[in-house]
Amino acid sequence: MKEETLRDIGEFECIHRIAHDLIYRPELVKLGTGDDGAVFMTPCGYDEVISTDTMVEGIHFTKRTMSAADTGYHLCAVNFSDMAAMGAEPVSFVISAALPGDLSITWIESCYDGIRECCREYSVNLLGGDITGSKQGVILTGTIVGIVPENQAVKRSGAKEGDIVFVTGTLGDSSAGLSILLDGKKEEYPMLAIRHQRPKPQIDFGRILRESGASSLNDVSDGLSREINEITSASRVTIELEKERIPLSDELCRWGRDCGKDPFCFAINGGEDYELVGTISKKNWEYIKDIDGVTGIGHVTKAGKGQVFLKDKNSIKLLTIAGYDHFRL
Ligand SMILES: Nc1ncnc2c1ncn2[C@@H]1O[C@H](COP(=O)(O)OP(=O)(O)O)[C@@H](O)[C@H]1O
Ligand SMILES: Cc1ncc(C[n+]2csc(CCOP(=O)(O)OP(=O)(O)O)c2C)c(N)n1
Ligand SMILES: [Mg+2]
Repeated sequence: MKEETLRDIGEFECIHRIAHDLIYRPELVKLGTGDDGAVFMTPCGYDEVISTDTMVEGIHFTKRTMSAADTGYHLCAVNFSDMAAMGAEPVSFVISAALPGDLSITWIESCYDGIRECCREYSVNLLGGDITGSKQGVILTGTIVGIVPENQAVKRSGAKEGDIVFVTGTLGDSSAGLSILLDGKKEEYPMLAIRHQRPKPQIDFGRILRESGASSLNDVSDGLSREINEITSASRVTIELEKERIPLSDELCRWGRDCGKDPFCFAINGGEDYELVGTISKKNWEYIKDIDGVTGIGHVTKAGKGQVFLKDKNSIKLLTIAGYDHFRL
């Protein structure tokens, strides 16, 4: 039997099918979906942080690399990750969806199940959105509002000479996961595939790092080389990284051996890990250096024009930006 599509049920029935069970932090909502706008509150003593990220079919995902539920979960995770990178907590979310008329109802319902799963996990309210048709596949845009104690958002521009450079988690897993999904080898490397499909926004680390006095933070969406260069340019400093200290997972090293590629290439230039990279003074480093999942990978050598150097055994080279660029593929 032919699968039911959005064209069969129309725009308003589609909204009805997806817009339910959206509130996971009721104390901050005065009015949810259903009106021209939603009304929400910000607790006293907090600043609001806002950010937006889009997922485009064929660019960020395909039906081969992600299920519908993965796509929905991923949209939330990448948006919430920007809040983590500001040391903020995500609170209110809206989604604009451009959808082809021949999309199956099951796909969009499962996508919203993934969205609900992530919103529930991070206690984020989905306060509304917009739906339009698309002639170019699925396009989903999320806009997230977060909260952070007044004047404490962690910027990219605060790195200082002498600071330690750190990352959370392991790097390179997501881009390796993408190549595994495209190669059809998901069963042999399940962790890498999941790291690509369902990245975890590092909200708890964002808060801990802010409370511990991190001087700069960024999330790794476009690859370490690009993100670290964003910190050095914004802070006008020079950073030296030690290649061997960049944390790699065992599964990534195994994939590197199997496919004959240096696993550090995935870690340095692959994107979409959604881990945090940042800097912290030597004194404050003492508070975080023993936390599981935090690794020192280098230091800020001096004030400068924004260069990054990569030290590998006895050689030291300028690290050029080779991460993801939407217009230079
Ligand atoms: N279309 C746009 N209009 C205005 N500002 C934009 C636009 N696209 C990106 N920016 C701004 O440029 C900066 C870098 O964007 P981006 O690389 O997408 O950040 P991130 O990696 O955190 O998602 C952000 O501060 C963002 O708000
Ligand atoms: C099918 C497919 N091909 C390629 C990629 C790789 N890819 C697409 S976008 C991207 C970078 C991250 O997305 P972006 O929109 O730049 O995130 P932002 O920096 O705005 O958070 C990468 C590595 C992918 N995820 N899926
Ligand atoms: Mg972006």
